[in-house]
Amino acid sequence: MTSHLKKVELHCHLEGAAPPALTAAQAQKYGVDISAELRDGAYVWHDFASFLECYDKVSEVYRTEEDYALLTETYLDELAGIHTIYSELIVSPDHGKRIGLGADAYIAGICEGIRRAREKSGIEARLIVTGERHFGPESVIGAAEYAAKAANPLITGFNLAGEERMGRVADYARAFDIARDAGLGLTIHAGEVCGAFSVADALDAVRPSRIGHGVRAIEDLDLVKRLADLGTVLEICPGSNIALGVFPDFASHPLRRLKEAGVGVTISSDDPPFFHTSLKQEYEFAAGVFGFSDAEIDAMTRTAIEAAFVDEQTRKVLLARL
Ligand SMILES: Nc1ncnc2[nH]cnc12
Ligand SMILES: [Zn+2]
Repeated sequence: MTSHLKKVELHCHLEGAAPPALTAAQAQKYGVDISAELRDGAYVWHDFASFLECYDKVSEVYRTEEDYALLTETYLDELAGIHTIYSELIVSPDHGKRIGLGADAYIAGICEGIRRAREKSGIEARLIVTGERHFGPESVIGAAEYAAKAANPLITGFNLAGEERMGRVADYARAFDIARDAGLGLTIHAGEVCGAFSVADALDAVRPSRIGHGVRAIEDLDLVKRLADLGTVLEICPGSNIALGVFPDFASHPLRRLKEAGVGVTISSDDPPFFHTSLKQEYEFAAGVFGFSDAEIDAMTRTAIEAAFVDEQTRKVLLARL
């Protein structure tokens, strides 16, 4: 049982956290036929590419500032209900532009959701702006420029998500240079769909303090040592990895091996309802399936706070709350 443990989440895509029932209501509100993507209360996809398509379609039914405030508040309330003290949400201002809402209104809605949730439970949250690899380097540079210029105290990080098989990390390095120069924390999806080379690419081209997933680094033990030596923290999402077939089962998942090799590991849910999981479930996996003790799980949560994209005063408060 992990219900008594304080929790932190560093890796959750906001639209990927959309509860199916809320998405169904939104689709009805806007007269959007979502029956191919949402059936019997579950999102429908069959591989990584179709997951990304389903994700983009689901995102289309969140259209206004208030839609985003509600989505954010709903997810953070759920997290607060399981003793989560801190959450980083991966957000796409590009998506705000694509649906005609505009990036500023998209972010304003999300910030309002954070404000409402925080008022109720005290949950702290920050935003990681992401570029989507499958929309190409120019769009990712646009996302980085937006994040760099936003001067929004809740936007504290930059990420690259989407189709990992499209291009190489170096094609996106300029976007990370812009984000780094603006003082944003850097993390990047790698070693999820592609092998260890993608993690090495990420270290070489981006020098991030964290990597989203990174689990396929296990295919190269020299690289695992490099991650441990650099102190690069992995945002590991076991339920997502199993759902997407990155590993066939929990027995072959490398979470424990990475931790024992000295790599900083943390636990997150990625896109919880898409992968039939939740942050609560991921903590339960850590205890039940991976066999970690409460002290070991608390140590991972501490690692997450140490690696969080927050100012030092907030980090101190979070560490004290843990
Ligand atoms: N698991 C994932 N990998 C890459 N891009 C994503 N976008 C949303 N979820 C993702
Ligand atoms: Zn992700």
